[in-house]
This record gives sequence, structure tokens and C-alpha cells, in this order.
Amino acid sequence: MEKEAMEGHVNVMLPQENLRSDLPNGGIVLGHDKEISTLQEEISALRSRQRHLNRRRREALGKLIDLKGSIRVFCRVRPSISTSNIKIKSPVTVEQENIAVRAVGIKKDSSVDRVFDQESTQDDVFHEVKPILRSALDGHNVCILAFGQTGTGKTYTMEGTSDNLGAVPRAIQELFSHAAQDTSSTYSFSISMLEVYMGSLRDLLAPRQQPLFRSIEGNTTCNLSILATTSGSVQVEGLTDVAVPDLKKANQWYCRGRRSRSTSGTNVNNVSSRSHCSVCV
Ligand SMILES: Nc1ncnc2c1ncn2[C@@H]1O[C@H](COP(=O)(O)OP(=O)(O)OP(=O)(O)O)[C@@H](O)[C@H]1O
Repeated sequence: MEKEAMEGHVNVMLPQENLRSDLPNGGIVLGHDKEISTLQEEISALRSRQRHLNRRRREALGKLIDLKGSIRVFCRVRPSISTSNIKIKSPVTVEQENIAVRAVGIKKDSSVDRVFDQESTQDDVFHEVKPILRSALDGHNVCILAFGQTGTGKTYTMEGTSDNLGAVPRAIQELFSHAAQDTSSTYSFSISMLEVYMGSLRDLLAPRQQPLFRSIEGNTTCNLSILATTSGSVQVEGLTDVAVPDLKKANQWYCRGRRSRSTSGTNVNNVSSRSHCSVCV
């Protein structure tokens, strides 16, 4: 059984004589010793190959990001919310990388990396987010930011609904699932959540102040400052940074942030692994 497991892992075919259990004079022990040392060599060779391939994959991903640009802009068009049965011609024309909006006789064209039309699904959006998560797991800082005026679908895209999850819960699941599969590295995650609203930053994970009235939610930290460190990275002063040991905990923190979020404004979430890799929404 043990042997089966080892063979399954490194895919090594052993000579038939090593498998015999009736060899005289300690033949079994000697045979297995040889077997173990062969397997150990195979394992260390495979590990070093895996390290080499990982390095090459990271380099390739880095080049891809350089080619595509480290900032990618997507545009998602929300389906029109009709209050009557009258069909109104959509003012928006969508192509793969272009979007044109016509209003009061004026046409405005914009080019972005990818346009998601009215029929686009949460899966379509998350498909574009996935490579960024790979980058985060490799130790790079990444940021996904939803921006738009009220009612344009930021919350829907980022949070989604319980039966149609958005980018953030999917990203958290994806990060933890990759980390669980990768037995060659150790990952540590922390999560912080920020809301940018009316020009100020709010830490959604900071302990609440006692509300004055039961019906009024206590305020969390407001007007946090964004600072640049001497190394050029950006940090938010006094931000609660919560270590997240597992997916369950990550979801708990995420839900806590969600509950405290106001109905309008941009949500910023931050999931980090190993060094400072982050996903902001
Ligand atoms: N792609 C979509 N498909 C279906 N419904 C959508 C989509 N995008 C947004 N909606 C719906 O449109 C409404 C407004 O969306 P949402 O609350 O996400 O906007 P928002 O940008 O977060 O607004 P606010 O800034 O006010 O919080 C919601 O009822 C949401 O379910």
C-alpha cells in the first residue's frame, strides 16, 4: 500500500526482484533500501525540475504581463433595467475591445482591453481575473478595482449574489484552492477591506464604534491616508490587516466587510499571500 502510494507519486517502475518478499538473509531489507534510495533520487530530481518549470512559468507570465500591459481595463455593460414593456434601443454598441455610447446626438468611442456586453456572465468576467490571481500567488502585488457611478453594477460584478458569485468570493476560493494544491510552497493570507466613498477611505474591518442608536450602524475608521513607502509601494495608514488561516475564515471576514458596506461607493478588498500580494476590489 505504502509502495503503491510512492509509485503513484513519482511514477517509477521497480525491478521485479525488489518486489519479492521471500528473499533469504535480509534480502528484503536490502532490496527495499535500494528501492527507497532510488525513489529519493527520483523525488529530488522531480522537485528540482518542478522548481525549474515554476521559474520558467513565472518568467513567461511576467513577459505576458509586460506585453499586455500591467494595467488592464475592462468595461462591463449592465443589462438595462426596464420598468415598462416598451423596448428602448440600447445607446451602447459593443465590440470585443471597443465600446461606443450614443446620447443626445453625441457618439463617444472608447477602447479597452476587453468589453463585456449585457449578456456577459460572472464566469466570463472571472475568466479574465484568473491570470491576475496566478500572479498574486507568485508574489506580485495585484489590484482589481471596480469603478463606476451608482447602480452600474460594481457590487454585482465584485460580490455577485449567493447563487451567482462575483469576482471577490471566486478569487478567494481560487487562491485557497491553488495554495492547497501546491505542496511545494507555504502560503500565508491576510485580508483587508476598504471602501472608497466620496473621496475618503473607510476600513470595513476596523472595530465598530458603539452606535448612538440601535438603528444606526457604528462608524468604522474613516479618512484613512494613502501613503507611498520609500520603496515605492503604496500603503494605507492604520489599515486593519487580518491574517486569514483558511478559506472559511477568509469568507467570514469577507462577509463581515460586505455587511458593513454602504449601498453606494466603490468597494476595496485586499487578499494577500506570502509576500505582499493583493487583490483589491
Ligand atoms: N450584469 C448584471 N446582470 C444582472 N443584473 C445586474 C448586473 N449588473 C448590475 N445588476 C443589477 O443592477 C442593480 C445595481 O447594481 P449594483 O448594486 O451592483 O450597482 P453599484 O454600482 O454597486 O451601485 P452603488 O454604487 O450604488 O453601490 C442591482 O439590482 C444588480 O443586481
